[in-house]
Amino acid sequence: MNTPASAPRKTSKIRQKADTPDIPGLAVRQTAAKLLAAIVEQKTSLDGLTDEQHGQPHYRALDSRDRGLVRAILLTALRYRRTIEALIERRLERPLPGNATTLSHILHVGAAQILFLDLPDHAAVDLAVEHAKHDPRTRRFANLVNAILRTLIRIKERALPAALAQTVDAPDWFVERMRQTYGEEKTKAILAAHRVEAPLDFTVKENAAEWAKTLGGITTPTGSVRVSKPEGAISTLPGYEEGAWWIQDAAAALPVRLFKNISGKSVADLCAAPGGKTAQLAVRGAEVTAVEQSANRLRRLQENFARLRLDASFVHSNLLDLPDEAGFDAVLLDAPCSSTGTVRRHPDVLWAKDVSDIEKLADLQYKLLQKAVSLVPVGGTIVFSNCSLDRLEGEALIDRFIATEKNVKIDAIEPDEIEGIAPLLTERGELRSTPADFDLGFPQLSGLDGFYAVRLNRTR
Ligand SMILES: C[S@@+](CC[C@H](N)C(=O)[O-])C[C@H]1O[C@@H](n2cnc3c(N)ncnc32)[C@H](O)[C@@H]1O
Repeated sequence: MNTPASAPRKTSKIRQKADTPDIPGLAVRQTAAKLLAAIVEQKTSLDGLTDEQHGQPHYRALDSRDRGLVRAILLTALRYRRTIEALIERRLERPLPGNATTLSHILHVGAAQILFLDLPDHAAVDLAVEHAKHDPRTRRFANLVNAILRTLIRIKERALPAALAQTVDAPDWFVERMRQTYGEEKTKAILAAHRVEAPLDFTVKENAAEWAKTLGGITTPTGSVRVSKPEGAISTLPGYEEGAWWIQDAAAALPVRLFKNISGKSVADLCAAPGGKTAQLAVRGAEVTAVEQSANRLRRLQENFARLRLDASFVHSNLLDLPDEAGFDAVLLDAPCSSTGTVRRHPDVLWAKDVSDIEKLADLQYKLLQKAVSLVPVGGTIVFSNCSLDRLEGEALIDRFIATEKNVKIDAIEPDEIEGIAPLLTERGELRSTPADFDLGFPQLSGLDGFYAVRLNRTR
């Protein structure tokens, strides 16, 4: 696995604790453990914690290489959390006490490096031991940390493949819900896909085949450009400056394509930022109104539109506050959701959310959809979508909505409407994708975000 360079070179600009020594590389491991605690204990999102402007202060104090290393450690520790846990637990004579969470995070950060990352094993152990010694909550366990991590180095070649085969890297609540919805086989395939980092998909304004060549990738069955691991920063890739493309998972590119002819029509994107779908609407010739309640995210959307040289009207508002008589020809509601479809890129999602979050989000989506319907005339189209794998935020939500509101009907997606979409359609013509879809031969080039989308027509 490629990771940022290991050699710890530079100390953090702010020290972790007054008594923390200047040991190269220690601040990175301490920050990784701190962020892991914030994700699994306080249910904070990894993206929020590692935001360049608003992220966790110790993280922001690191230089960019060290930040990259913290993210690599965390993505790995979360992607393989249960496998790491199983291998650590087997080395313990008795389970760690429930309040030994700091010790557990130090062990997970160390084990993630030893088991999965291309970093020197001895540095991972030494830094974990120093970390334990310099935290009063874990000082007395420094020898235990040393013993467990050294054992992992010794046994990993034999024990890791077995542990990966026996372990499911997801919390029980999620596995149970996936089994109920998708059955045993598909759930296995989804969980296997979650262990592979997602490829990078691009939506291009035109000439997908040409751009696939230029970017060194392929085109997906639905016409996105896909690259398994682009070289260098996104902003240095050909076409970035001129605004020829934007990053968007191939599944996320489908909801907008469900609108039939929108050229010259007024279309509102009601949950717009960062704007991948807004951009598609603009490229298809709609007069787009982009509604977004977060000022920061709206700013990002506007920056993206400037780079892409596209036009829209931007409205900073909670969509629930829009006047009902706004009168759009059509609306897209790409609603806030649990994001369980994006685990390949965001393995923190499963550890920072649970069923109660899904239930709350489904209720919010219901309210947002009520409002979305009120914004189009009778006969108008509403596309509802989100990146959740959970039925409660998809098929079941629409069942409940149609049965209760009685003002919309499903306008079924036809299998030949969009090239490559047929395998992703439900019996009643909704879009349902999962990371197990689009097996393109190589795991690094396969998969889709989990997405749900339905096209609705207002009937009264
Ligand atoms: C799933 S993201 C949308 C992604 C976007 N459609 C895209 O394709 O790039 C949901 C967005 O909706 C915004 N949002 C959530 N609730 C909202 C509301 N009540 N009114 C307006 N925007 C909202 C969030 O801030 C977030 O930016």
